[in-house]
Amino acid sequence: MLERKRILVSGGAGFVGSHLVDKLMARGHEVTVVDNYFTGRKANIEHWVGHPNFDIIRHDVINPIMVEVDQIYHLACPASPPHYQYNPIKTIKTNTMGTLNMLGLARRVRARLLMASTSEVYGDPEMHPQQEEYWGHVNPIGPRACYDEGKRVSETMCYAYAHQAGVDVRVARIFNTFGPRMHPKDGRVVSNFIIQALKNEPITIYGDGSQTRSFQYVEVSSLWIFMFWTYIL
Ligand SMILES: O=c1ccn([C@@H]2O[C@H](COP(=O)(O)OP(=O)(O)O[C@H]3OC[C@@H](O)[C@H](O)[C@H]3O)[C@@H](O)[C@H]2O)c(=O)[nH]1
Repeated sequence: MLERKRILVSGGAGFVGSHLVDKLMARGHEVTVVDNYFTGRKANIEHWVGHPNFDIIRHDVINPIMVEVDQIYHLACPASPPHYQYNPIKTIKTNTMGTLNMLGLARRVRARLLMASTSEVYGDPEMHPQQEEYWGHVNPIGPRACYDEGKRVSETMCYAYAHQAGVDVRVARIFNTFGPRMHPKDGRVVSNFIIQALKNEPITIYGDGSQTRSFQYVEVSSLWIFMFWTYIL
């Protein structure tokens, strides 16, 4: 087994976060989930409740938090367009104050931090597929700005903390995700299409249908969870 680490996962009750929690728990780490349950669900992580290596704190990252950890995975933020557009000011706060709080914590406790960024930092891109070197084509006052500009400044903050304060950071630009535990009302295209097909309803294609996306399947086998609990008990 790898060296055991104390790991904070913000947004750990969310769709992507909870799969990450499963992986970290299965590797034997001590995991603390911080989530305000805006889009995250307790059901996504309830299989770990009672495990000695597992903790949940109901907390909104726009407020500071103090915990002793070795690593931080900062995933807290609604990712689906209808969810992050529901309260754009809150989305901006999450991506500015929330990321600053996580980076401040990382600096204080000398933890490595990974920030979940997004393909939306490329905005409405003029090149396909997008290379990491591409700087994007973003409308700063468009309906997506709260999220895409929010994530862009989150990335900026990560690298400012890295260069100025020596914080060890990683940024992952995650594209359009789908998989088990996705909320049926997530509102993104894959779950919308699947649910419409299951209900025998018309498929809603926005615009002229010529848009393209890169999709990413997210899952940790539930076998891992079963095997680990069996080993512990
Ligand atoms: O029912 C639908 C839903 C969506 N769409 C279209 O399908 C495309 C994908 O839309 P989605 O709602 O799934 O989400 P987007 O790809 O725009 O953004 C999402 O995925 C990328 C992530 O980085 C972002 O966090 C997330 O916002 C868009 O062009 C949208 O207009 C439909 O045609 N019908």
